[in-house]
Amino acid sequence: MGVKKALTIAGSDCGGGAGIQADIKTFQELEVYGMSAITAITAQNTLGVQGVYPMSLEAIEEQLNSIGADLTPEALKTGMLFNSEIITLVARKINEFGWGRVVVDPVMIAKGGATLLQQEAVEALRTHLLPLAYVVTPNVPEAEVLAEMKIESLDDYKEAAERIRALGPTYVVMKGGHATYQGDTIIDYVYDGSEFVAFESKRVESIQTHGSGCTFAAALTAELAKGNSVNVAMRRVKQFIQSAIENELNIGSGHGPTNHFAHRLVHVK
Ligand SMILES: Nc1ncnc2c1ncn2[C@@H]1O[C@H](COP(=O)(O)OP(=O)(O)O)[C@@H](O)[C@H]1O
Ligand SMILES: Cc1ncc(COP(=O)(O)OP(=O)(O)O)c(N)n1
Repeated sequence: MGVKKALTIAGSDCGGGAGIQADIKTFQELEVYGMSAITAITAQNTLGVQGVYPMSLEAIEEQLNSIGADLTPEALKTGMLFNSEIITLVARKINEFGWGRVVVDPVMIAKGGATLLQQEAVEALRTHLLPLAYVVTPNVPEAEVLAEMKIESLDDYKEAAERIRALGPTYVVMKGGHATYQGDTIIDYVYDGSEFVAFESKRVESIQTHGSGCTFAAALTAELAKGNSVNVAMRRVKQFIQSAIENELNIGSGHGPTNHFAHRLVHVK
């Protein structure tokens, strides 16, 4: 069997912690061949986002055409898509090439508060992209926007998952990083329309979590590219992200990036 290929359609983080850079590092660490189509360039570091420059639709389409003509991915993820025109284009190209195993990370706002998805684009995400998603991976604030409700308890969380799944994805992975009512554990839930499977881990007290959402979704995409089921993939994803947050790199003077090669230390132990 040949090496599996994964594609990320996302924004560039020049600081290397999130976006395309986090995705490609994660694909490589999980031994999947990584490819990218860049939707926007951001000027960004551990202190925040200093600039956002969306790519032209032509440039995005051309990247996807090059990949589609020669390098079919076994799985792909979307990250920062920024506006409704980019979302509509990406959805059209995914359909055109018949790409499956699509992981939609509904990136909206960076941890520092910068807008990575214009508000007018939320509807395009709900109506054009979510129906194509095999898995969608919202954090709590993103789930609130997609489900159009507040989430303050586990019951809300489950109701939101139900509403998001009704928009089309086969699986909803509800990330628990922002669910403060969970205390010192983090529980991510996988919902397939009939049951919720919980993936629990210890919350690490750290501000070095820049790019955790991108890294999480990229690890899931890599494991799906290998042909794993979502629940099998999630076990590996949780180990990967836990070690990436526990083993701090201490880079920059703000919210530092996660450590994409930390899983190697864990495997040697
Ligand atoms: N402090 C933490 N300790 C342990 N795991 C974490 C921590 N923060 C995030 N994670 C893991 O990373 C995943 C993605 O992080 P999260 O902050 O929820 O995403 P996002 O970056 O999209 O806001 C979480 O679902 C959880 O599994
Ligand atoms: C280019 C780009 N894409 C996505 C993000 C958001 O990444 P995320 O993993 O949610 O982490 P934080 O930035 O919120 O720490 C980004 N910042 N840049």
